[in-house]
Amino acid sequence: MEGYSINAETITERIGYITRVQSFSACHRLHSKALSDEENKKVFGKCNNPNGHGHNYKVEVTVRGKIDRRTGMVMNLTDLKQYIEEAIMIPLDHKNLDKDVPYFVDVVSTTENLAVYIWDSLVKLLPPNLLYEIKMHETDKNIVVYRGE
Ligand SMILES: Nc1nc2c(c(=O)[nH]1)N=C([C@H](O)[C@H](O)COP(=O)(O)OP(=O)(O)OP(=O)(O)O)CN2
Ligand SMILES: [Zn+2]
Repeated sequence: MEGYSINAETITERIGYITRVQSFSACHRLHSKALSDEENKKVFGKCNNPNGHGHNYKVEVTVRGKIDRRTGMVMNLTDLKQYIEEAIMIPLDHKNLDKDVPYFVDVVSTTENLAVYIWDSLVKLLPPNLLYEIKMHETDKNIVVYRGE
């Protein structure tokens, strides 16, 4: 097209968002040590069942950053996959969250708190300022977003 040219040197910096999805299975019981047994039953209902229940969680991990001109990537998704393995799969998959994960001994294993746990684990592994969002699907209908605030 006349008068229209793309010069790689003059293109402004582009910001991209990339997401990797990971599923894992775990069981838990919603129970707060800050509440009485009666209050726990009232607040958490069937999710306070003493023997727990399970979920097939789906997590969407999104990173945000400059699209590197040389590589064309915000970051290599293969590296993100490795960080997810370390921060999510090894500690959480096929686990009883309340008994197997020390973090949840005193923290209620809601999906909000799981998202915070995953954020705190991933942010330590990823290059600085890249992690943007953790989106947790506890069920098809229950979805939680955490952005590190
Ligand atoms: N704010 C939150 N509320 C609830 C959480 C949570 O993590 N954060 N979690 C639960 C339970 O863990 C529970 O397992 C949710 O199950 P349920 O309500 O059965 O799930 P659905 O709504 O998808 O199922 P339907 O019965 O088909 O509607 C509860 N609250
Ligand atoms: Zn649950």
